[in-house]
Amino acid sequence: MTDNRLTIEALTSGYGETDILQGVALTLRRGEILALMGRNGMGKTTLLKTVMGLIQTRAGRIMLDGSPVDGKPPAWLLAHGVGYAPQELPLFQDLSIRDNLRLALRHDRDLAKALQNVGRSFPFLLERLEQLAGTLSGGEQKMLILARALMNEPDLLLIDEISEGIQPSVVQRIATALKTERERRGISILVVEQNLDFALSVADRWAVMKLGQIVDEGACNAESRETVLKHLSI
Ligand SMILES: Nc1ncnc2c1ncn2[C@@H]1O[C@H](COP(=O)(O)OP(=O)(O)OP(=O)(O)O)[C@@H](O)[C@H]1O
Repeated sequence: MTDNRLTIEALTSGYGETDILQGVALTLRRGEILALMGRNGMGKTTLLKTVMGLIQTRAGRIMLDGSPVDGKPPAWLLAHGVGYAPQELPLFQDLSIRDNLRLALRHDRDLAKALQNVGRSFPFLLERLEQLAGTLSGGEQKMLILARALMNEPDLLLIDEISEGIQPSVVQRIATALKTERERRGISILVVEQNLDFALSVADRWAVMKLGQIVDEGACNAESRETVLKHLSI
């Protein structure tokens, strides 16, 4: 069996007549956290949406544990251990925290255990289960989005710019939650980020996307920040 939880080979996808992804190659090993960075509009969100089956693959392959999953619908991926925290706020603003979390589950009977799990990282959610999602602060909503993606205990988590617009202390809590999930369950995480410090603090490896292609990648170490910054500035 392959060590790669996710393998992306020569992937092309896009919108209408335009190919946004132009032959993306990327792997995510089991238990690894990979930070995918790049300037605005380079195709990072498009990549996550294509992996999630929300956008069709035009060429190339997406594999989970070595088996092709192109063409599988989002519900199939969610049922097979893939979690997704999208960039746009996907919460039901008029529903409570409890109901937003409950909607992530396939069976209500799993609710108590799942709440206990996400409560370990975000205890405030359990203390305020009846509060409407729309009345939470921006940072609290981001934590709810992440908690919702974790409800089914995915072993592959795709996260799109979770740190956008939130204060450093919340970013820190999210970083801790991700590292704890990885330590506890060996989960693989692909983090799309603009926040370089957050990304490099949680990830084992980084990759940079430019115009729909991965142009460079490496292990996170003392030189990563400078190397990635160079890519982001040109
Ligand atoms: N639904 C859509 N229809 C047409 N074009 C789209 C659509 N969604 C995104 N695009 C275009 O695809 C390109 C890549 O967008 P994408 O959101 O994947 O980039 P990104 O790297 O995630 O950017 P950001 O960091 O700003 O979120 C952009 O030029 C964008 O305008």
